[in-house]
Amino acid sequence: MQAAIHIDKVEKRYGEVHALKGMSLTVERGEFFGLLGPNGAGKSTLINIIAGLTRMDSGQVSVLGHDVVHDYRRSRQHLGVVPQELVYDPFFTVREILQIQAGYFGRGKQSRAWIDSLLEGLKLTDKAGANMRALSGGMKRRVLIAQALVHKPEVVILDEPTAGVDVELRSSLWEFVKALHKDGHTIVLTTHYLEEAESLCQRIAIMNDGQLIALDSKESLLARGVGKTCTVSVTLAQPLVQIPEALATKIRSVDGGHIEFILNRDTDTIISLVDGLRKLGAEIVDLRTEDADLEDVFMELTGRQVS
Ligand SMILES: Nc1ncnc2c1ncn2[C@@H]1O[C@H](COP(=O)(O)OP(=O)(O)OP(=O)(O)O)[C@@H](O)[C@H]1O
Repeated sequence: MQAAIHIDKVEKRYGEVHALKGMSLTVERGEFFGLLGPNGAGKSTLINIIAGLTRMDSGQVSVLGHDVVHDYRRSRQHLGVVPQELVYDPFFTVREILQIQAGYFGRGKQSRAWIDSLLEGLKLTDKAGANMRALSGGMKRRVLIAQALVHKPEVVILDEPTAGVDVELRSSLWEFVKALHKDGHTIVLTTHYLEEAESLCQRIAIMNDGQLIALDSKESLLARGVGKTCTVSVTLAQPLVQIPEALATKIRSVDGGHIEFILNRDTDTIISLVDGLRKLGAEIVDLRTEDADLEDVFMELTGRQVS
């Protein structure tokens, strides 16, 4: 079976900036795939190369077996990309924009019913006649999603689709995307919201500095973090006056009497932490432990916060 997206040894430089350093990756058909990485990791460059918007210096990329350079039209026919930036033509209505886009892909009148169902699925029906410039940011984002899907592509890439979208809208967008996935579409998602990737994606690739630094199932990635660290939040009756070196090295954050410790599961125990605090005369009023989430795994792998 053809892979949904096959990326092989892709190199890209912008002058001095080496944006992609021999990037290789395969997304299988039907996957819900997460592509994560800090700002500047190269995610958008990679997506633009897959969409045929940016030229790679060397390497090879195909969508459902169609080379994105030599067989651009067919690869593009199978691909829908929701861009990160809100780029739109302010003079058209929502329905006009979707009809024009359908026309680009050789789908004229027969796309009317599909456009109606996209509008309905994205809760845009009552905005169909509205001018793009009159819509809120969240609504514009929904139109971009509809625009990317108007030619019924099998593979859908969403680049930060929920950036700047409020929580309520975000969850209805996810319901829509989940339904697409259930219908058999391959979904590739880039996001800064790790909890979204954690709850939606089956496999996750983590990029840093133009390279792939991890590619695994969500469970295995989480297990890597869980195996090494856990977070312990302690609330003390009084803030500590002085913290000895041995404890200070384990601290993630201090906010008055509330301290977060990161413990290494191989060498630290919660009991020894509690003992250490008691020896300092601290009265513990609350203690919570948390397993590592993707954010911890990400920090461990890249040494950086996500945004
Ligand atoms: N058109 C361009 N000209 C010059 N440099 C660029 C261009 N586009 C991207 N870059 C640089 O290439 C690197 C990768 O950028 P890219 O936008 O692909 O990263 P990203 O992972 O998508 O980041 P973000 O999460 O901020 O979108 C960065 O150092 C960026 O500054």
